[in-house]
Amino acid sequence: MVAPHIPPPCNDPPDIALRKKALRVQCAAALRARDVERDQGIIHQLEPLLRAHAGPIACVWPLPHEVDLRPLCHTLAHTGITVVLPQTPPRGAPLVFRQWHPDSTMLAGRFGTHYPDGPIMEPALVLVPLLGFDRAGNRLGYGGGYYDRTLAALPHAARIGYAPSTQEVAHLPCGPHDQPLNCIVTEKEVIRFG
Ligand SMILES: Nc1nc2c(c(=O)[nH]1)N(C=O)[C@@H](CNc1ccc(C(=O)N[C@@H](CCC(=O)O)C(=O)O)cc1)CN2
Ligand SMILES: Nc1ncnc2c1ncn2[C@@H]1O[C@H](COP(=O)(O)OP(=O)(O)OP(=O)(O)O)[C@@H](O)[C@H]1O
Repeated sequence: MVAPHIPPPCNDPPDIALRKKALRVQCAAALRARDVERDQGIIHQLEPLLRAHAGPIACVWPLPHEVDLRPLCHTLAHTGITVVLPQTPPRGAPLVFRQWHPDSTMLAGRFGTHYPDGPIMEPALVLVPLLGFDRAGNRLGYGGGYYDRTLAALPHAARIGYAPSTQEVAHLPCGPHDQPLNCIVTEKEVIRFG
């Protein structure tokens, strides 16, 4: 007899996983179709929020089509703020953060990501790239669960999501491991939670 397939308890329930998958396709199309000229508005909204924080800030090195935070990395580093960037481990493990300087060597990592060759460092604030979001603060990523695992392992770190306003959807399904954000920043506004 063939044993019934029972999903491991750590995964999203199948209905939620399916709905997230469909929304990822929709959100990826919206991201590609956006006007990238407006992306710099996200950095303008982020800068004052980040200056109010002490400790290393985890930025994001962009994948193709994503919002490009590299100018923000440079601005932060030049104002004396420690910038760290994620290294993507095998699926199932949280992200590792490594210190970045404007002259850091960037190494090729998993899924087309890049990370600096600097020392490992824990961030006090994590910028979270959002493929999709809703007004309740639910987020959608590429489905690796990397940021959920990472934020669960850093309960005291501030977490700020960012995305173009085109990535807002009416309602995102919420899984058992989805981590709350302090706020979501778009080029238009800062949406605060809790
Ligand atoms: N710039 C950036 N870095 C990041 C993330 C991110 O979303 N953006 N991550 C956030 O967790 C982590 C990497 N996670 C990822 C997990 C899965 C895929 C992935 O499956 N990519 C597909 C293509 C996805 C698409 O373009 O629709 C692939 O490689 O086939 C990519 C990144 C850490 N670094
Ligand atoms: N802390 C965790 N422990 C165990 N499983 C987890 C954890 N966090 C997320 N997962 C699982 O990983 C899978 C992918 O998660 P999800 O769909 O939320 O990814 P995502 O948020 O879109 O991607 P990312 O976090 O990489 O941007 C889901 O099945 C989810 O339940």
